[in-house]
Amino acid sequence: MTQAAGGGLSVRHLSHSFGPRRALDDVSFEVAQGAFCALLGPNGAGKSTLFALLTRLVTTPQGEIEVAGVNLARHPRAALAQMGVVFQQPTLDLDLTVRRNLRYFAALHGLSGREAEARIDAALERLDMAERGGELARSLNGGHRRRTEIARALIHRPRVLLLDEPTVGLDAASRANITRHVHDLASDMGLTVLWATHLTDEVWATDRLVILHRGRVLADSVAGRVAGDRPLTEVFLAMTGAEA
Ligand SMILES: Nc1ncnc2c1ncn2[C@@H]1O[C@H](COP(=O)(O)OP(=O)(O)OP(=O)(O)O)[C@@H](O)[C@H]1O
Repeated sequence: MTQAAGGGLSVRHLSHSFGPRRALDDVSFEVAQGAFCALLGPNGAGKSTLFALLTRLVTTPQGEIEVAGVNLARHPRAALAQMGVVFQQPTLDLDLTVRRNLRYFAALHGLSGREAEARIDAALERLDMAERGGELARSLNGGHRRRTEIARALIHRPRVLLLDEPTVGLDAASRANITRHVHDLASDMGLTVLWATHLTDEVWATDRLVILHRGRVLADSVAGRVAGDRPLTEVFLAMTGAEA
């Protein structure tokens, strides 16, 4: 039985090419339920391609994905229902309030009325955004906009949360804050998290760490173990040859 069966995520022998370019080459890893897994890779490593496959924006005949025990290719709707996604590009409607953005998303999932409001309250509360529900998304800073998107991704109660470089463009304080919030979601709610990044300072020593480079998995372990007695940044740069 795979780890995904218990609410985790399983990726097995996944490959994908864009024409002659191999973006992912036999990628396999598993994330246990409630674990925070950092998917670390330099630009062009294949992180966005992997996210596109996980969310079915792109499909491939090579390999298998299981979300909370549900096979994505065979049961796409059921698998996607278990998944919350925060894409790299912001997707809030800036002319709506925070709460209206969330309500709209709840409606897409067939939720309305009291049930929707209760879930929106809970999601905003979790992200320390309870006071901001009435504000226009446009008036929020980048960090609060991202937190709104994370709250939105929780409304349908997914078991697996995917975030594709969610801190791009944020200042250091907002980055640290969001990184901590999402770690808390894993440890407090048992949410399985896959967090794509190219920034080693967002990875905690206790995190699961998958290092992706040129479409291949170079390391798959606990971050502290991958780093050993050296700073993770040094180990990552040595592995990938990326510029600091
Ligand atoms: N639509 C596409 N058509 C052709 N090649 C693509 C396409 N999307 C990605 N690639 C190529 O696939 C490889 C992996 O790209 P991908 O965007 O998945 O990497 P990434 O790790 O997300 O990098 P970044 O952080 O820059 O987004 C790269 O060589 C990229 O040029």
